[in-house]
Amino acid sequence: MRCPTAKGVQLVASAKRVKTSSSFHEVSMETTRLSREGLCPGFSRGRFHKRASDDPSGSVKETIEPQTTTVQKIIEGDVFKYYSDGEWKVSSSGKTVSIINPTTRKTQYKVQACRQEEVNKIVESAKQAQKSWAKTPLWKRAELLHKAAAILKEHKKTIAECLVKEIAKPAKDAVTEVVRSGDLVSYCAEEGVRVLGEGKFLVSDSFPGNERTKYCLTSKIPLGVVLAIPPFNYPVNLAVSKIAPALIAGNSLVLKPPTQGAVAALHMVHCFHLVGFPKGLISCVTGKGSEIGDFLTMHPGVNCISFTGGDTGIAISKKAGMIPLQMELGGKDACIILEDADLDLAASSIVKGGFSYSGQRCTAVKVVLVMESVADAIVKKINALVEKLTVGPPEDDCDITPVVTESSANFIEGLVMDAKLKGAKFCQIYKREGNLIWPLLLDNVRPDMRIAWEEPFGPVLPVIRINSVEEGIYHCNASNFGLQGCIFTKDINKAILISDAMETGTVQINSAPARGPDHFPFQGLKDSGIGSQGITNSINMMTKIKSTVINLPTPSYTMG
Ligand SMILES: NC(=O)C1=CN([C@@H]2O[C@H](COP(=O)(O)OP(=O)(O)OC[C@H]3O[C@@H](n4cnc5c(N)ncnc54)[C@H](OP(=O)(O)O)[C@@H]3O)[C@@H](O)[C@H]2O)C=CC1
Ligand SMILES: O=C(O)[C@H](O)COP(=O)(O)O
Repeated sequence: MRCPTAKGVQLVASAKRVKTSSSFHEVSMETTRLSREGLCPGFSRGRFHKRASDDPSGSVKETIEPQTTTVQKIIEGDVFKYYSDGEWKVSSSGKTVSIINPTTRKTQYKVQACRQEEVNKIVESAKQAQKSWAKTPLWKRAELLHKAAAILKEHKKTIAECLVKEIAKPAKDAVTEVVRSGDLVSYCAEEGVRVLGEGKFLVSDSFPGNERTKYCLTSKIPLGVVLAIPPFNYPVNLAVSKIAPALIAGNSLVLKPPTQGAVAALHMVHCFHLVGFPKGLISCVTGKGSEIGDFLTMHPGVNCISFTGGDTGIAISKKAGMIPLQMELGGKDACIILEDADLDLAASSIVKGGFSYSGQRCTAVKVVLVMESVADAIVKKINALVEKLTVGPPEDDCDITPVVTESSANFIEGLVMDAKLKGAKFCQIYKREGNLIWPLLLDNVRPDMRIAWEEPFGPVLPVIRINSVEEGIYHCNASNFGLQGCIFTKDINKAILISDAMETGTVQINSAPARGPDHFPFQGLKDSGIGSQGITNSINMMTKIKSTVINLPTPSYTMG
């Protein structure tokens, strides 16, 4: 079945209903790839919607809505719909936002530019849905998330194709992002039943002056409506890393995807839609962050914000009200190389860490601080590996692909030109075609150059030669960022001391910075963020402690 506006892929999903011993109905989606010729994202499918009822007992009353022949379209004409109250909708604004393909620099997709009234409706529905969702048994929430994970993985190719077109992510990495996201959702469901299944029990007589007359029981309760704002570089993975913890903890979730990556995110949301979560529990509002961002982040109905991105996060932190914030912002991750380092390992880690996805990762190696005595050797090794990097379109799975926007490419070029003017040594010829920038290592960078401090978010890596470890630590700590850092040395004692001295959320010893595995804590100091991510930390962050105190008329243990 072809979509009239076809430029892509269409999937057909058929649903089977299976009665299980637990009396819940399983929905098994079998997706069949029909056409790879167009980009039509409509999923023709049958499904059974299971809605949480408002039953005060809190159990999900399963309202089975067979829709065996329903064609659920997420596109109208050539514009993708937004998702509100369990339905795909066209904005009454009549306005759209174009998503520019970084490779072709032409409009690839269009999404709705949602209005403030539509945001109000979404937040109101999220508030209502959250009430019954919080009463849904934890094991049931986990079960639905496991289904979402499976459906997400089934749709990996469709979503990955959008990532290739919208953010020029190399084809293989795009698939990996979706699979990793499915794994994250499953792990979160598993972790949630453990973390949220436990509380504390305290007795009063451990505090001076108290008898054993009070028993305190604590549990974790949801916050309410969580607003998730991910960045362009992981529009799916950094969305589900917020969605899954929010949902397992009993919250509802409003997603504002990045403009570049919005369509991949809408497809991902559609996978959650297919699971049949209660109406309004998840929604997705599209539009430019600069236009609807403030309205969303300052909305009185929002009870928590989980944001990943750049300096915008600092502005949001200042404007948001008294609600919990999780902010993962920029980084200038330093790589300190000592004289005794395994230089082959260091060089390959630097190239992978600095140039994968063209350096557009907050955890990319963004400055190399190398001891002068081994600097020539490591630069030579890095250059040899840089030479092998393939440069070109993401469809060809090249290592270096066009950066996300023309303004980003211009910004990177500005840093390069500043370094040139101030005398940095160019290890390669600087080359740019459109948004495509060839990988570049800049040696002999000095602290007066912008590239020594600023985050290029592109395939340009500065090397600063240092004469002492202290000099390296000083440079690292003088940065306004404090996300991650790494040290290469064979001396583990020294590595630990340096790690303790580095003012960053994480230090990697003998490997490049990285967020994953996704259950590890992930946090930034200073301008790099507030709070900590990672599956367990995110679940905890999206809950609040509730205490119930049992007051006894007499101290316990007085009988008998
Ligand atoms: N620490 C981390 O984990 C990560 C940090 N980053 C950092 O993010 C930057 C690049 O990512 P990028 O996506 O461009 O970052 P931005 O901060 O520009 O955007 C991030 C998200 O915020 C939205 N947004 C923009 N303006 C507002 C606003 N006023 N209110 C609310 N939301 C808004 C964007 O939407 P829209 O696209 O519509 O503008 C997008 O969804 C780099 O500096 C990088 O270091 C990136 C990834 C991970
Ligand atoms: O936003 C980012 O860039 C990521 O959080 C980094 O994730 P990664 O280390 O898995 O690439």
